[in-house]
Amino acid sequence: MNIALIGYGKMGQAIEALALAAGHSISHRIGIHNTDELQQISSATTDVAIEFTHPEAAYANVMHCLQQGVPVVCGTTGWLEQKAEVEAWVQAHGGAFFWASNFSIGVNLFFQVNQYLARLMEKVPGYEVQIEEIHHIHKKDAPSGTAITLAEGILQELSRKKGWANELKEDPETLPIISIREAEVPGTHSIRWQSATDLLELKHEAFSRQGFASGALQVAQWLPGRTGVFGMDDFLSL
Ligand SMILES: NC(=O)C1=CN([C@@H]2O[C@H](COP(=O)(O)OP(=O)(O)OC[C@H]3O[C@@H](n4cnc5c(N)ncnc54)[C@H](O)[C@@H]3O)[C@@H](O)[C@H]2O)C=CC1
Ligand SMILES: O=C(O)C1=N[C@H](C(=O)O)C[C@H](O)C1
Repeated sequence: MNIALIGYGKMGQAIEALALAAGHSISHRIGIHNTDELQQISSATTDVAIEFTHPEAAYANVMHCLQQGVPVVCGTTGWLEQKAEVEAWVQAHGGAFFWASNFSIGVNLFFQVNQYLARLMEKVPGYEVQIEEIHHIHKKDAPSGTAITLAEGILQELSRKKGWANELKEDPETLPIISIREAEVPGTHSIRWQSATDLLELKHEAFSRQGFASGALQVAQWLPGRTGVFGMDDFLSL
């Protein structure tokens, strides 16, 4: 396959290494210094685009590819409002758009366990819940996209919480997400359920970016030929 890498930073380069080792070609490598090259991406040059850039850049990058009939795998976090516009565009005009807050297979199993535990906790008052995410100091957005997905999973199941906030609040109806930025941590997420007598903790710790990159490449191999808006539950049939 010919793969366009939009965003050639930590993730773009990790995906490139895996893609070349798997026998794929890179049609374009686009970073902040050659954004003009985006205009050259078309279905003539590219079978699938993989977009890992910046919250402010993702919308335009993704829309260009979709308008050119190029399927897009996007992992950029922190642009949720505009993402909804992209999804509406695909529903109206066709194309293939895949987004995940986290492409690691382990994290997507963790999402399922998180939601299952929240469903049990709905029947057990007396446990307070909080999410903590720890990432490297270069990360642009907070809370992480993964932490937001975890919060959404809990909110779907737990009627005593009405929303989340990226701070510790006294309000018992708000689910706190604590964001910590530390050294070069690739991504650690914990959900803590605490009662007066005990603590129940779920934790996922990425050891490197390999899991994210491998998941994104697997999805890029799966997406061409499909039409619609997809996420990891579709890919993994969860
Ligand atoms: N969904 C997932 O599994 C994962 C998502 N991410 C997300 O992916 C994004 C990128 O992460 P990293 O690669 O670690 O960041 P990075 O900062 O290492 O790389 C971002 C790259 O995007 C480029 N860029 C910025 N604006 C651009 C534009 N307008 N057009 C083209 N390129 C542009 C920069 O030059 C840079 O090379 C972040 O939003 C991060 O949260 C990161 C890891 C996993
Ligand atoms: O910026 C990162 O590095 C990561 N971003 C994603 C997120 O916001 O959840 C996924 C992963 O945790 C790494």
